[in-house]
Amino acid sequence: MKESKGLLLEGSELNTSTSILRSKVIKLEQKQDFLTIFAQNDQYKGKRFFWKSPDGASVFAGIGICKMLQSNGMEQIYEEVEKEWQELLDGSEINNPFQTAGVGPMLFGGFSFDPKKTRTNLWDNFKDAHFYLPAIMFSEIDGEQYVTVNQYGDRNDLVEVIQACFEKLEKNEDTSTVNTHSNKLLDSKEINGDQWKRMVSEVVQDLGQSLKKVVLARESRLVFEQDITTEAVLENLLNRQKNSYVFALESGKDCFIGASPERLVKKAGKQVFSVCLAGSIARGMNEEDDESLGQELMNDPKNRVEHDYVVQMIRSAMEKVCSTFEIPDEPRLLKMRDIQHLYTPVTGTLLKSASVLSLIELLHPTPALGGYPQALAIEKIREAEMLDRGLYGAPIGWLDYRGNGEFAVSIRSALIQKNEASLFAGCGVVKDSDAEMEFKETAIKFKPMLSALGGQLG
Ligand SMILES: C=C(O[C@H]1C=CC=C(C(=O)O)[C@@H]1O)C(=O)O
Ligand SMILES: [Mg+2]
Repeated sequence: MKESKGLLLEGSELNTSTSILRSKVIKLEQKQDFLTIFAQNDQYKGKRFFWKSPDGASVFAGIGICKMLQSNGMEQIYEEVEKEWQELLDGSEINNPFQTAGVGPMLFGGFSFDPKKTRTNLWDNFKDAHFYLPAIMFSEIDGEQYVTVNQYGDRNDLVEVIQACFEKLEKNEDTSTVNTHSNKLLDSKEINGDQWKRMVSEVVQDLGQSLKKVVLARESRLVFEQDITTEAVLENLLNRQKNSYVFALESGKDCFIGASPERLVKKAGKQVFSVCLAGSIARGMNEEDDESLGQELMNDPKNRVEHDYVVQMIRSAMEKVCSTFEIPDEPRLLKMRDIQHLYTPVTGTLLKSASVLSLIELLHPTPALGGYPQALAIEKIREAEMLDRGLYGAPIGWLDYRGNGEFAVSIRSALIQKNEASLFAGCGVVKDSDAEMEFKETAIKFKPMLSALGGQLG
């Protein structure tokens, strides 16, 4: 209780004649498990998010919504979020004694892959720019834990929320509040499977001097016996997909969730980090087999070409905004639980200050999700792909009030809708692509979510 009292806004802090943002931060003395906190607050279902970076250096759990920043189909989607966020921060009163990035008021959310693509009702619960400032946010940064409370205008209903939240923590009941009972898979459908293969073959024919690579994605729809709980899936993802971004963004009755190995961009002060990730092969049955598959991938011209387009594009983006940057000449292998990839890390120092959102605009979609060159590839996807990608394959992540932030590319993801889920997976189609092989590659990419949802053992 001591801690929760420190978070309450009192007296003059609450005497608000104008609508402004007030935020307060405390440090948690006793270490808490954020997934448990997330699960304990299921009365806020639809208004929660969760995030963990691959190295575990940042973990966030957001409970409740203080302010939404959401919009559909705008030309200037990144600028609009930037502007609204600045307006919200202007005149705000932020009581935060800590200098750490990711502590204090912060937006969490994501963008649609392509706001210009015709929408279906699959993504009705998500906007093209879908962000919010949480009412209460738990952040763990490099092992230290903090709580930020955000209050807008004279809304005082947070008092109860904070109290309830801390009471549950203090009761310290059973910490394994995540209910991981198995949920039976009743049905699984590959959407437009054969048409998808035909489309891949047709797009291969279109590749040539101008259009060199197009990433094509597909959907698989699953039906389970019972409603799927976000926390149970998160727990599986956290246990199984170790070096991934694990994310969940709830909205209404839906939840967009995943475990992505791919960083789009991280900004810490003037430092920027990105990743080129493209080119894939299965994991082996044993160590020897795995090693030989890895070597096969490293030496495969089709996959190297597929990877190289990503390197070329990110390199030219870095040239525009960085004073110095480093991109190794050769990719290396990144081994995930179900798949291995060609991977090239990117680090740079910004020439002058640039916002996280402007860096997203510069990069998204890289040829790992769009194609090469970018504009032609997006056009081709818009025209040929029989899928509403929604938030799949797009930037998802956070930006704080000091301009730091980190966004993953939301692959290996699913949209949960009560007892059903849509899984998404894509692959880089280049001139040497074979439709059947690409279909198999996307099937491997469904695996992490399929297994986390309980659609398959292991
Ligand atoms: C588009 C996806 O993966 C991308 C990232 C890594 C490897 C890829 C590939 O080898 O095709 C894709 O470009 C996905 O997982 O849905
Ligand atoms: Mg591929």
